[in-house]
Amino acid sequence: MSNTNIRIAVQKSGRLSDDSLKLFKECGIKFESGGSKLRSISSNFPIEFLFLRDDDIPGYVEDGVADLGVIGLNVLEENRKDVEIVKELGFSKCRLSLAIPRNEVYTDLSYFEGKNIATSYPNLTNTFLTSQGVTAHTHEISGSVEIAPSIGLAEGICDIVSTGGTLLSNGLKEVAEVFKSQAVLISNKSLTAEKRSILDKLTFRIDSVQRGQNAKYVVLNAEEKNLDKIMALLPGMKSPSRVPLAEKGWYSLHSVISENDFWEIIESLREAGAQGILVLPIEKMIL
Ligand SMILES: Nc1ncnc2c1ncn2[C@@H]1O[C@H](COP(=O)(O)OP(=O)(O)OP(=O)(O)O)[C@@H](O)[C@H]1O
Ligand SMILES: O=P(O)(O)OC[C@H]1O[C@H](OP(=O)(O)OP(=O)(O)O)[C@H](O)[C@@H]1O
Ligand SMILES: [Mg+2]
Repeated sequence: MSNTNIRIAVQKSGRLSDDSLKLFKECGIKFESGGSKLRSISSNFPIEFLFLRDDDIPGYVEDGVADLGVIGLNVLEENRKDVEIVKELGFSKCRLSLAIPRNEVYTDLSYFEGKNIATSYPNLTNTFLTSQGVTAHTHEISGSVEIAPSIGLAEGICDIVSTGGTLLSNGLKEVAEVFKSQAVLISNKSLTAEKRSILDKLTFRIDSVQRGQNAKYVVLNAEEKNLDKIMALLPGMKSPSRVPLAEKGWYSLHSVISENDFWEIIESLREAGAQGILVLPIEKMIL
């Protein structure tokens, strides 16, 4: 058997790291993490983890120092590295937004014409403003961007927003969204055939975990006279399973419902006469 490992760079500590580690663990990959260890080889999957600052990850993947990486789309697009985006990972969702002091009157993007904007994302900010016909001056700073207007460094900022709590506590208001982001899995563009086949195995596992996260397993009881109506509401992976109960004229139905449609379907099921509805999480879903 070959002893080739695929090498993946993940953030050592920060907003991406916990969910990245959780995802690979849910994929059944065993490895050590935490503490001062910056490299770790899995004991049951051909993968080596490198724990790095997130800013360095796209460059390492472009150069082939790492084969794969987990990175925020915002950092990837800001740095414009030549790598392949393998898939969206659905965590670390946030947006890059323009914000100004709360008591300023904002009309539209022309507000920023000729103004100074503090940001860690000058490329994304300038590309957006230019596309909107606005010319502003970006002032690049590497962190604590929200402080800039109150210390006279800039009139506005362009920074990451999630709940909006940081803007609020620094007397700012969000006025325009520049870029939507989430964590993505990236890959070097010239993987060997052997590494590509390891990547295929990895994405197969990630897909199964993600499908499970986006679905619920539903079990319910239905009287025979309501069966057709209820079964029409249940999609299932092929079609719902139907098992007769000990009580004559009653059935147990088993099915899988997408997280997005969940509440709407549950309400319709109750209206159609479904009883004893159980909803269970799905760990993995393999098609
Ligand atoms: N508040 C947030 N909510 C959700 N996702 C976020 C949030 N803040 C940042 N992110 C996402 O997580 C990524 C990493 O954010 P983090 O704040 O950990 O970066 P950092 O301080 O530059 O880390 P490092 O020390 O590795 O350089 C961001 O590029 C963004 O994609
Ligand atoms: O809208 P909110 O939910 O308040 O999140 C936004 C904040 O989160 C990030 O900083 P983080 O807390 O990761 O600290 P950092 O300065 O170390 O990046 C980002 O830079 C914002 O400051
Ligand atoms: Mg960083």
